[in-house]
Amino acid sequence: MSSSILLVGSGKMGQAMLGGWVDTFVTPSDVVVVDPNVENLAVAKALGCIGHQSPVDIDGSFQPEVIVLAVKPQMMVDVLPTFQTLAANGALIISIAAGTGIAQFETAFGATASIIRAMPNTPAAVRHGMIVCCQNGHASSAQLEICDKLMTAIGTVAWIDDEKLMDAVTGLSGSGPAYVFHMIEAMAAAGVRAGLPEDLAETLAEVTVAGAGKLAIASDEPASKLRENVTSPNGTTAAGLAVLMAEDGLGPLIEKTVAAATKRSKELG
Ligand SMILES: NC(=O)C1=CN([C@@H]2O[C@H](COP(=O)(O)OP(=O)(O)OC[C@H]3O[C@@H](n4cnc5c(N)ncnc54)[C@H](O)[C@@H]3O)[C@@H](O)[C@H]2O)C=CC1
Ligand SMILES: O=C(O)[C@@H]1CCC=N1
Repeated sequence: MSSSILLVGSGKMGQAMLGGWVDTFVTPSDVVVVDPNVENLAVAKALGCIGHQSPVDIDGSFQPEVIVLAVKPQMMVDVLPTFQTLAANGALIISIAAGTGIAQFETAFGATASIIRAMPNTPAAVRHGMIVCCQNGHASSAQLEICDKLMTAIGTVAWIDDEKLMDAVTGLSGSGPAYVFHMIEAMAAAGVRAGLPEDLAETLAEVTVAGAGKLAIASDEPASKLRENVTSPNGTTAAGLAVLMAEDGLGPLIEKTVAAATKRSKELG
């Protein structure tokens, strides 16, 4: 890829995206990474990217085509002004920050700046992320294509028109891996309580969740049908599901979980 990328923030999500990009079509030396955290910056440098602790250290001739903002939402107010000059050549701005609305970036970079708000998730680190993107209408078709290519390198991409949906996206797929990891933790702990050795219980929980996810994606059947396929009449699964699908079971709990995360995303905005 000939595009030059400026990645602002090389933390958990920044590193996850960077790994996918350089594994696929992005030349590491085309990426400049800014992060004051020396350890996180070292991860980017180890991949072959150019790293700086501050934007003032960036070579004056560097003109990024894409600026990816991967810092905490609470930091945006302080961080954005320091990148205004680097964005002045019409760079595409992509923010992955939860809650932070496109309007905040238009305020910082100009009302006609090309802004994309994207919500990835950490499975991007193994190129199985879910990334939902939403744009402000000023990005050119070439810029939309660059964003789509960058995000496709780290997972499955969906575009939405209504920015208001980004909070629910964040509550479902952005935060979702944590819910699934907790499910793995809970299943493994339950296996141990049922008498399994810890290592075996962890493997069973991880492989079962990963396998069910793969089957759900590969199959044309809805998840409800795949669930029924596991469930023999009066068998073990029916006994387990009677607990999980009870009135106060997983459904209402997940509904409350996603609603709480969605609400928090709105608050961060
Ligand atoms: N962790 C996740 O699963 C997801 C996170 N996000 C979003 O990604 C963003 C980053 O989150 P994480 O990677 O989890 O956080 P993190 O704390 O791991 O990474 C943030 C990085 O920003 C760096 N940073 C702080 N001030 C900076 C500055 N002035 N200039 C450049 N870098 C600076 C920090 O040193 C750190 O390395 C957040 O806005 C979050 O909402 C979005 C989707 C998923
Ligand atoms: O917890 C957070 O706020 C971020 C956004 C989505 C996942 N992690």
